[in-house]
Amino acid sequence: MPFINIRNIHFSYGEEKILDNIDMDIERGDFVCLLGQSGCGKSTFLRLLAGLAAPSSGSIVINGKVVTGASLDRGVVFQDYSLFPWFTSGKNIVLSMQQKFRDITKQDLKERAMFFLKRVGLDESVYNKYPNELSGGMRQRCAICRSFALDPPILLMDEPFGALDAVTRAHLQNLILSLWNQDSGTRKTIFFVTHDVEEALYLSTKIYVFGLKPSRVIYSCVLDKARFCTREQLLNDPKISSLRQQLVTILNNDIETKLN
Ligand SMILES: Nc1ncnc2c1ncn2[C@@H]1O[C@H](COP(=O)(O)OP(=O)(O)OP(=O)(O)O)[C@@H](O)[C@H]1O
Repeated sequence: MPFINIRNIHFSYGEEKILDNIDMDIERGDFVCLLGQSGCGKSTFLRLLAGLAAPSSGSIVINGKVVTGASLDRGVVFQDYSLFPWFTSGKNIVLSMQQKFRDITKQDLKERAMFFLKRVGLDESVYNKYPNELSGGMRQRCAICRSFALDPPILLMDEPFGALDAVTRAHLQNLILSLWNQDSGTRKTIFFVTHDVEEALYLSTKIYVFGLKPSRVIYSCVLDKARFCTREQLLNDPKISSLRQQLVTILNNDIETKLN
C-alpha cells in the first residue's frame, strides 16, 4: 500500500460536480505538483486531503488510516499567507505549535520559533512584528516557518507563491526545496498547487494535471531528474524541454476543448 492512497474521489458542491474519479498513489517524500486551469478543483482537492471537506465518494487513506477530518499531521500553507493579522509573527508561530507540542514550555516554543525563523532566512526581529509590517515574501516565509516548526509529515501548499514577484518567488522555491531536502531520510510529502509549469518542473517528483471540471487527472508523470538540478540544467535538459512542451500543450488543448 502506498503512503497515500487516493481512490475514486468524486466531489460536488451541491449539484455542481467538481472532481470526477481522481486516483493517486503517493510515496512518502514525494513532492507532488498539481497543475490545472483556474477553477478546475485543485484547491478543493487539497481541502479533501486536509480533511476540511469530505469526498462525495471514494477514499483517501494516509499511512493506512482513512482521512475523516483535519489533523496536525497535515500542515497547510495558502497563497494569502494565512497569518492572523492581529497577532505578531512570533505569536502566530507559537500559537500553532502550542496545539501540537502541549508539554513544551513557552520559552522553548519561542526558541523553536526563532530557530525556524532563521531557517527560512528571517531575522529574529521579525518575531515581534505584525504581518502588516512585513513584505509579502516575508509573510510567506513566516507561514512556511510556522508549517515547518510544526513538523507535519505532510504539507499541503495552495499556490503559496502565487502573489509574489518573480525574484522572491524563485528564492522561496529554493527555500522550500532546501527544507524538503534537509534530511532525505524523513522528507516531508508535499502537495503543491500551481498554475506555473516551470515551477512544477523545478519542484516536483510527480506532476498531476487536472482537466477542466468536472475534473479528472488528464496527465501525470514522474520526474526522474536529479532533485538537486539547477534552473539552468532544467532549461537545457532535452527531456525536460519535451515534457514542458507536452504540459503546455495539454493545458492549452484542455481549455480549447471546453471552449469549442
Ligand atoms: N464553497 C464553495 N461552494 C460552491 N462552489 C465552490 C466553493 N468553493 C469552490 N467552488 C467552486 O468549485 C470549483 C473549483 O474551485 P477550486 O477553488 O477548487 O478551483 P482551483 O482549481 O483551485 O482554482 P484556482 O486555480 O483559480 O484557485 C469552482 O467552480 C468554484 O467556483
